[in-house]
Amino acid sequence: MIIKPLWVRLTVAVLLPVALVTLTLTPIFTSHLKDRADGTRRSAEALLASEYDLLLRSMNESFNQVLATAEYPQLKRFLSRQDAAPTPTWGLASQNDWEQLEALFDTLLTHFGRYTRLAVVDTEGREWVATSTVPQLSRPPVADHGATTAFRKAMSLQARDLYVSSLRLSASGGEQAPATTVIDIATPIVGDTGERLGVLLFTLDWSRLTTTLPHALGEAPGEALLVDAQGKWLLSGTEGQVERFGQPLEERWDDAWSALSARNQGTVILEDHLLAFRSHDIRTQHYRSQAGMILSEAETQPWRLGILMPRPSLWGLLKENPVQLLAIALVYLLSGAFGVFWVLSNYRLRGLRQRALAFSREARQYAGEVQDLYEHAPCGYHSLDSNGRVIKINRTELDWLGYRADEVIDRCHYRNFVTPETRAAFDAAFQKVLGEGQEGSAECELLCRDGTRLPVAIQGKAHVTEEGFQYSRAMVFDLSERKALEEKLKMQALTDPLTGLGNRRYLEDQAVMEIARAERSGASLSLIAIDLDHFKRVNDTYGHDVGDLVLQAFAKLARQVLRDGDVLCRMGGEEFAVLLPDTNREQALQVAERLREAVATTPAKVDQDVTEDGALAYTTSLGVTLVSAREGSLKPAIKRADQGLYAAKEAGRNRAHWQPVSP
Ligand SMILES: Nc1nc2c(ncn2[C@@H]2O[C@H](COP(=O)(O)OP(=O)(O)OP(=O)(O)O)[C@@H](O)[C@H]2O)c(=O)[nH]1
Repeated sequence: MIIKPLWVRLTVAVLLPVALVTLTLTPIFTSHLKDRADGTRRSAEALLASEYDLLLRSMNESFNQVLATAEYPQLKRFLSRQDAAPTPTWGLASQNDWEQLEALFDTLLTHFGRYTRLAVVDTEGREWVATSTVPQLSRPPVADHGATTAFRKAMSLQARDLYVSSLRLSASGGEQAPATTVIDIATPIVGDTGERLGVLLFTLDWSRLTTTLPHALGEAPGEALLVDAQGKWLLSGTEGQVERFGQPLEERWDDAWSALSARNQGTVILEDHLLAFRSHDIRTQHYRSQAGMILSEAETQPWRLGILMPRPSLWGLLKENPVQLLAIALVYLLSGAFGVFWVLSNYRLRGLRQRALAFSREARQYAGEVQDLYEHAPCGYHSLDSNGRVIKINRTELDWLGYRADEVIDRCHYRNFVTPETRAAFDAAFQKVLGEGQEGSAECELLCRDGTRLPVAIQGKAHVTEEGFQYSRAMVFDLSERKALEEKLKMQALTDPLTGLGNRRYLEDQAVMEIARAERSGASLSLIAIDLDHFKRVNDTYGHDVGDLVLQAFAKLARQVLRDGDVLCRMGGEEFAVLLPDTNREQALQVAERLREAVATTPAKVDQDVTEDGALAYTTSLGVTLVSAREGSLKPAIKRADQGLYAAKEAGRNRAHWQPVSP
């Protein structure tokens, strides 16, 4: 497993919960946002419908008011009188009609409040009755309409037809608003017989009309936009919009204009707004009015009405509810904090686990080493229960004994491995271990599977707890090397290095046993003292080395002549002795004679440069005696044998002499 750095894990631990929270919250907020968007769309479309209806109704009302006024009989009569006269007259009847018409127009102007001017124009373009919200206008005839577009267009229309001008800026009646937007509505006044009497002209205060629309009243959220076919801004009357009047929408909001100009109606989503729109052509869509035909400038129609609503955003949603925003921030914070906490605690736990693993590894290694040391120690280890049964034993000791662990553990009593000769020492030591001293040691011999015996030293110690004796532990040391060394040293101490024969001490040791045996059996025990004749001469003549060869040759020869049970040893120098068990006087003398003769007839082998034939003849003198069991030691017999030897020397050498035991 690749262990990543802590900072990487921390980053993942923060990002992962944050991503999970985001994944969880996203569908919720998306759904919420979609609901809100649908709501906004419905609101925009509802507002659009409301604006559209109100605008249409207001326009149609105005159209109907113009048409209804044009049908007013008194108006027709007044104009008929003016037309009938060759020159305009201002008689009493006309004056009366005029005043009534003025009163009527005043009433219309103030009652409806949406017009800035009402005027009656005769066929010559002369204005006869006029009422205006602009007080400085002069009384009739005040103006010549002959050249105005509205007059000319209306004069060309049939009864109940209308001319609607494009929107324009006009002087306002109010002091605070120096300019306002107006629209002229004109219709021909036709007499009862169908003759054309004049034109009725109403100037509609457009800005006043638009201020009654819902968006201007602040009844609904959103912004309304109204442009003509050229994309010129038509709304005015609210703050900041007079300046905008006539400006191209494209300059300010090109994507809105693109959407409006592409279709007659619909809903589009702009960058951060939603736009619901529809178009209206007053020339063709005036079915709710009494007008026959409506004439208007082609370039101004149709109007395009739109409602702009801010498009709901996620941030906007969150901002609406600070508690919700706080809760979400808290969820993110907690999830991130949880991730960090999880990583840090995991990191710490991993560290602890690694340390524990390292400890465990070390402990296992240490235990293995201890076990290895136990099993293969240079000494034996075993543990016994209170009955002396083996409950644990190491490989070294098993190898010594030649058994497998399963053959021994819980099956054998250790004392059965101890030789009967040394078992008592083992038992005594084990009892000490079981006793108050809790320690015991013994030198024993173990009986191995192959029958060999292994000398060992056992040092045992009790393992005692509060509950008392549990088991004994013992170290077992192999003493075979030490014993062999001791034996070797002992042998060296008893052996003559030149001839390999036993020395005087060896003879004395052997004599103790042989005397005891002879005493027990009653058999005779003889001793022969042997001395090489004129040995000094050999040394002096041929050298010390040749003398040694002669001594070794004698030892070899004597071994051949003597029985296995005879004890031949070198007493020192050129003196030897033989202890002859079960040998009486005659037999001893025969052995001495045989020995003497063998030496006399068997020269020692030496180098060719010593003697011509490589042989050196020599002789021996022997003193023979019996070893008396009564004497308790060999010393008296040695003394007697030496006396016999001296006698043989005295007698001429190369002979054996019997030396009897003194009575
Ligand atoms: N080469 C050799 N000579 C030894 C050894 N031990 C003793 N000798 C010699 O043996 C000789 C013994 O001489 P003596 O005691 O005078 O006796 P001998 O010459 O044998 O004369 P007799 O015993 O009277 O026949 C001495 O010269 C010793 O030096 C030995 O281990 N090696």
